[in-house]
Amino acid sequence: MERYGQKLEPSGRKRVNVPFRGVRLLRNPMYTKGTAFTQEERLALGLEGLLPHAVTTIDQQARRVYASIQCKPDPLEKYIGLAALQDRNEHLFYRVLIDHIQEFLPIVYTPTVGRACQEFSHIFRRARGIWITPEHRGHIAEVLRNAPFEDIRLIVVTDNERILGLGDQGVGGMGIPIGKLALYTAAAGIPPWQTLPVSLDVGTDNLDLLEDEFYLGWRAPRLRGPEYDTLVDEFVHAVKLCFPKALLQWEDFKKFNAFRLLERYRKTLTSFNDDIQGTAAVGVAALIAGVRATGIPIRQHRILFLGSGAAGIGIARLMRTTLRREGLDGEDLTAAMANLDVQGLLVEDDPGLDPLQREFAWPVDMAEKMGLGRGQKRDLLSVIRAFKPTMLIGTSGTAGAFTEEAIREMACYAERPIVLPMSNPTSKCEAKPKDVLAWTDGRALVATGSPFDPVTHAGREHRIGQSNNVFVFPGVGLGILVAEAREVTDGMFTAAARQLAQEVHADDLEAGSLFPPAARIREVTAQVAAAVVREAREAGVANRSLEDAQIPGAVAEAMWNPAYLPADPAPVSAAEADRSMPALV
Ligand SMILES: NC(=O)C1=CN([C@@H]2O[C@H](COP(=O)(O)OP(=O)(O)OC[C@H]3O[C@@H](n4cnc5c(N)ncnc54)[C@H](OP(=O)(O)O)[C@@H]3O)[C@@H](O)[C@H]2O)C=CC1
Ligand SMILES: CC(=O)C(=O)O
Ligand SMILES: [Mg+2]
Repeated sequence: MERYGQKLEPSGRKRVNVPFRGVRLLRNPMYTKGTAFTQEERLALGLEGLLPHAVTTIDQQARRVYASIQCKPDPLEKYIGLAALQDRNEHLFYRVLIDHIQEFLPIVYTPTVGRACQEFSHIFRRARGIWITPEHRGHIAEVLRNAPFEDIRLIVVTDNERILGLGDQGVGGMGIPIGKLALYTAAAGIPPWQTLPVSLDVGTDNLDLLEDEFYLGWRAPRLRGPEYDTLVDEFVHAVKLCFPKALLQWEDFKKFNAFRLLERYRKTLTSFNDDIQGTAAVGVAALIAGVRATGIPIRQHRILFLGSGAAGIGIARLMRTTLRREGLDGEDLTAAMANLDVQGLLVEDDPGLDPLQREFAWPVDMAEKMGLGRGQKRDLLSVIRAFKPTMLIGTSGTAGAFTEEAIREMACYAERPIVLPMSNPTSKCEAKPKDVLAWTDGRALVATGSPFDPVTHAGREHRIGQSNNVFVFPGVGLGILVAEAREVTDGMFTAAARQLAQEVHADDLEAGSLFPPAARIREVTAQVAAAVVREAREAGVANRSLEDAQIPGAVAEAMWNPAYLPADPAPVSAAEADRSMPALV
């Protein structure tokens, strides 16, 4: 493992020590500048004759690369183009991504990343991150030490079983940790050499993948039970050993493993589950911003959930905390939220409820009073008719689950219905924004998990906010690293939600959006991070105690900006030189 050679001069200027020469340097994605190496650097670093004569700036390179990616007609081709750029030159990749974040978010993230995961074994070019398979049991720490850099601060790990709403994607799930970490760097400025995507490739139950001749993963049914647990346990201990300063984000695990692993390790490893906790903050932020848009105080909202999995239960829990803080409790608190899953409204008389569903099930008498007793219909439409929600949240992974009848019914009671079809990718979205706006005469406030173009209804343009944890996890992660927090608390997600809601400006609300535009993500993330640093201090989990006035500076200083630094030759060891060659197909 290597340490990236960035150094600070006494003047405060940064330079970089380059431990490679010649072709090896040009092919090292973290150190190369391509045609931006100056003539002096070319001489000092053994690059003479290896580059065309002209010396360009990163801005010129970025414009050239942007033009070549922009003209690709298919989003997956753009994804492949950007991934190839990332593999060639990380500074340039992040320059282009940051400069065009609104345009490329749907490429490196949902929806296109979903397609890239599905096509992973067919479009594979070059490996990135670490794959852990059952054959690594007993020496997972050794495998982690093969990571390209040693000072890892941020790990995103998946076991690939619930990739967006696309289910088990086996080895292809790696696209998600790679995409999330690219956003950690683009939005939060976490240096790329401090990030590590990990796939726990424990097999797949996706028969199409198992039968695909090109499938690149561990070709076996999923490891389950004690064998799975033992592997995860060894992985967690190896992370603590190899990367003691790292924050770990659990991503896209299936419901029960998601909750189990979060609870099992949250006190022993600085970690959180993005689908449960990050998503929760997004839902609560929409509620808080929604108060300004609807004029209805928090405690008077009635919130309806369709889908009670990792995301739905996660949001419901943080909502309950939020409503409790507003003074609601007992029956009033229970009656403020209603949760549906595949079987319909969750009610305590259902013997098939799992413990997570039971946590939000209505008491039988409450359901009966609402005309939703045993034997009566408990589907979405019936529940909307009885419950009269002001806010509807979809995390069912089911396209079209918000039907016209259901949305029209909601619009009979709510002047400004808040409708969040949060399921990803776009093909799994519960309703299309243009339909929701048409069915509500343009009154709905719609925010979707995947991005949608603005909708014009009755001559008025509505901006569709993106209700996605991308507005939360980068800021939470950055805040935790800046505060050197020992533990990730639920309070941090409440703090993130409140801050995110504050970042929604009057003109966003005026345009019909409950979220800021993605173009502002870096500035929003810095504010969310600052709120998390404050919360870490208040909760007593920060190893680095910062006064309020110091926090914005500390956050800004921690955010890496992809600019080339002057390069100095550093001694090259033969072993390091060998390692600098990127893994080829
Ligand atoms: N916008 C964002 O930031 C985020 C969005 N998501 C999206 O949310 C979706 C769900 O994720 P997650 O909660 O982790 O997945 P889970 O599988 O844990 O939960 C989905 C739940 O919805 C239930 N369900 C399926 N179909 C219906 C239906 N027609 N009506 C009601 N309930 C239904 C499922 O039941 P069963 O298991 O029995 O099928 C399951 O309980 C995904 O599409 C994901 O991409 C997730 C995290 C963040
Ligand atoms: C956004 C996200 O984390 C998901 O859809 O799983
Ligand atoms: Mg996810």
